[in-house]
Amino acid sequence: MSEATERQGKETRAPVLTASNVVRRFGGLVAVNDVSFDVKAGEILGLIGPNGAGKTTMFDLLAGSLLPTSGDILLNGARVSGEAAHLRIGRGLGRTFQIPRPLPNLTLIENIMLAAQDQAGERLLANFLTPWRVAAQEKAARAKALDLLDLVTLTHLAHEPARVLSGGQRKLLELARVMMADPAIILLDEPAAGVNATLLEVIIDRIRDINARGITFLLIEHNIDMVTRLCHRVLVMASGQLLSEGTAEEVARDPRVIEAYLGGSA
Ligand SMILES: Nc1ncnc2c1ncn2[C@@H]1O[C@H](COP(=O)(O)OP(=O)(O)OP(=O)(O)O)[C@@H](O)[C@H]1O
Repeated sequence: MSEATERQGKETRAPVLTASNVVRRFGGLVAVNDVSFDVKAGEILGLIGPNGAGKTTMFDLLAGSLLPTSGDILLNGARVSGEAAHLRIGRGLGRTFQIPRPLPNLTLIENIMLAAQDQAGERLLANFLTPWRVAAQEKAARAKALDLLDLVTLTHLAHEPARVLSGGQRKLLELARVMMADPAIILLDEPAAGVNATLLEVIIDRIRDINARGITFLLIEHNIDMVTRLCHRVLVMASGQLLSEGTAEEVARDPRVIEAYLGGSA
């Protein structure tokens, strides 16, 4: 399939996540100013912009760690604007952080298993009434965690404490942790930040692989090379507003984008 045909196919798909006229104020500052966009099923969408453009605030609004001053967020067609972050995870939204903080003394496997949703073992009564089910679920969760560690190329460290990981390996562990909850869409916050060149190639490769399994991505990234290589489409924010939208090549040619980066309009 040609790149253009593939892109066209993605454009006709239903949105997984929608921001509709979203505004977020912090006192007198409008950090996100009337922003609307769709993230379509199966795409890798990039969100770029100069420092202070409002990208992280937009992520916080989409994930539910901040609530919008006005406007709507829709997840798989359901209005979730006022819903807490953990409920959005249950609806298929995963999020990684710019600086992942795994529990340092737990092993990689244990860190990933903590992310398993709805484990019967967490319900006290179930432990007494159906211990065999709890044991079976735990076994399944462990097997799934091992599969995910394999997916992110960290199998050899499965039983090591997370504190031994480099910054790039922490990003890979974070990806596996998010995958444990079977997300439909993953918001990635600066996956390339602080990662060495070799591990960056692994991360790019793993994101492509996970996307090929049908999982949608929205990523904030300052590394334009990574954005150009990975993203089917790119949104550019500056001063809280959506400035431009298109392929990485198209937005790079947009005079408003050039001005925002060079002129430091944010
Ligand atoms: N909790 C807050 N209280 C007050 N102002 C905030 C808060 N969070 C963000 N801001 C302000 O909102 C604006 C947008 O910040 P935001 O962190 O969303 O930008 P960004 O595009 O993610 O920047 P960067 O690329 O540097 O991470 C900035 O002016 C910032 O100072």
